[in-house]
Amino acid sequence: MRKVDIFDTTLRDGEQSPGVNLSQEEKVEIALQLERLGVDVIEAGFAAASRGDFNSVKRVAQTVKRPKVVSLSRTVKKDIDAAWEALKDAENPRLHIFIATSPIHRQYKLRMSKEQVLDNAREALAYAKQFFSEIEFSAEDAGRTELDFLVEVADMAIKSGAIVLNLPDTVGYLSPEEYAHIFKYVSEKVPDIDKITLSAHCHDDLGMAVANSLAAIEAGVGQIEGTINGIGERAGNAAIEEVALALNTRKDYYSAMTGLNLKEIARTSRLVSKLTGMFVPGNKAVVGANAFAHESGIHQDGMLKNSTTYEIMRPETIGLSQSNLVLGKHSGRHAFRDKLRNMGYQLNDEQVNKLFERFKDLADRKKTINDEDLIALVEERWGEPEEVYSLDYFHLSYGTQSVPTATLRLNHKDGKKIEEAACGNGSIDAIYKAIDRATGEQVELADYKINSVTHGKDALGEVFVQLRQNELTVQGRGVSTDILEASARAYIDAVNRLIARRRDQETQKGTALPGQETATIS
Ligand SMILES: CC(=O)SCCNC(=O)CCNC(=O)[C@H](O)C(C)(C)COP(=O)(O)OP(=O)(O)OC[C@H]1O[C@@H](n2cnc3c(N)ncnc32)[C@H](O)[C@@H]1OP(=O)(O)O
Ligand SMILES: CC(C)C(=O)C(=O)O
Repeated sequence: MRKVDIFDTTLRDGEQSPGVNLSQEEKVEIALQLERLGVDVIEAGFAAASRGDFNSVKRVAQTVKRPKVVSLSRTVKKDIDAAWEALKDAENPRLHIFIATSPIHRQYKLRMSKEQVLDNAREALAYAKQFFSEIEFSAEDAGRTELDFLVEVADMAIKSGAIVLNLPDTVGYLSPEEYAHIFKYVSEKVPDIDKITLSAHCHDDLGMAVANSLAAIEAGVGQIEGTINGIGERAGNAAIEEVALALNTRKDYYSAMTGLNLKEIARTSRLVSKLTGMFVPGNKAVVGANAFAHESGIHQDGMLKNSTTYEIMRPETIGLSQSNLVLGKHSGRHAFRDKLRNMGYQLNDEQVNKLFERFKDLADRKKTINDEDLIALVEERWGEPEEVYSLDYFHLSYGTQSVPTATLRLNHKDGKKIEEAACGNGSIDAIYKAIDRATGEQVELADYKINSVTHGKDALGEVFVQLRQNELTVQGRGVSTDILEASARAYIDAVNRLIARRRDQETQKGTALPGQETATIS
């Protein structure tokens, strides 16, 4: 198994993401985490860019011990001087010096001929050698450079003392095959190339940064440059966590590995996201919130039977505690039962089936179902009396200029359907009057409370009511994303409890009147 070095440029190319500006303290915090992650090289910044960048590179250089610390530099003396000043205290300093080599960059940006580029780089490398024992040379926009000129550049860099040669796909233009071909071509044509380390640096403009990095590894490079979460200039850089997990998951194919402590990946990703303010999309490979989440019933069932059915890597590998079976409208009974069991509810099949129907109904209206939703659902049913009445539907007509009117239909346990309508001095009053008419119960509403049990705009609302009838007082509870529906459910729940209590009392007196509660049904 061949080891590939990881050159992390989150603090340099990553910070080139528009809108990202890390303070010195933040850079040091990320650098320390990168050290824990086990990266081989940390590019801490571009010392000549500003006083702030200089200080950050210096602080990182003074703080981290094991990884090499790098500053970027143009082939310009003042950049090299700034880099040396910032890095001279580092345990393992490295200079990363670059100049563009492609015809487009030579003509329009640098306004230099091939010879001028070569001379400029040669001179800068000779100057840098006085300070740095370790120099990486990058041929910026190597991906669009004439192959034979790239060979000349590589030869010059090696002869001038670079020990790492980076051939970046600066604008994310190449296909994996084309990128691999560049490394193979240069490797064949440049003498002494085996004495230095070849490095790949890919951008994600066409979404191929990771694929191109992996192709470069197959072509023999010894170092991969990238950033955490793939942040960076424009569409970003190769995401280090994706490269590392591809190598780890497909050892059989790549026969290469990184020295990363993979368990630190999730933590590093979270820290970089937090400090850069660059949100990680849910569907992002490896570190997105959904990378180990399963919502559909068939997948969840497979996962419960054996995780390899739908996961090619384990969340524990990157430092997460477990996969996440997310309950939603695509979930099935297996996952639902498993979730309730894990939450400590011992329910029989009939109870699970009954709850599952309510759950599906709720899931149709709510994006995600969390633990609080489930507790609310289960506890609504808990200790539930026999359901004499249940809500079939209700309709409410309401406006600031009209009298609220509720029309509703209740199902009776005997299979009858009872439809009623009533006006009230408010929506809930109208609903409750219509329920009174449908059930024929004479009750007094002694208390009404409303609570939000979950969070967000689609939170579940919970309504408690207390009904009084003669000497009997009962509570009822209803839960729904719609507060009027929760109110109706709570009231009907209380009526069912009232009927059950009355029957219990009669049973105790030995004078049960079976079916008494249905006497009012027309
Ligand atoms: C592919 C990459 O990611 S490369 C790194 C990109 N990162 C950055 O640019 C961030 C830091 N940069 C900066 O802070 C500034 O650009 C500085 C301090 C480096 C330079 O600032 P300025 O002197 O104001 O120049 P400016 O940025 O406008 O233009 C860049 C100059 O560098 C030249 N240049 C670019 N690359 C090189 C190079 N490798 N060697 C020599 N000169 C170079 C350009 O041709 C241009 O020169 P010109 O002024 O003669 O036309
Ligand atoms: C400086 C070089 C390595 C770079 O960032 C690029 O080419 O994208």
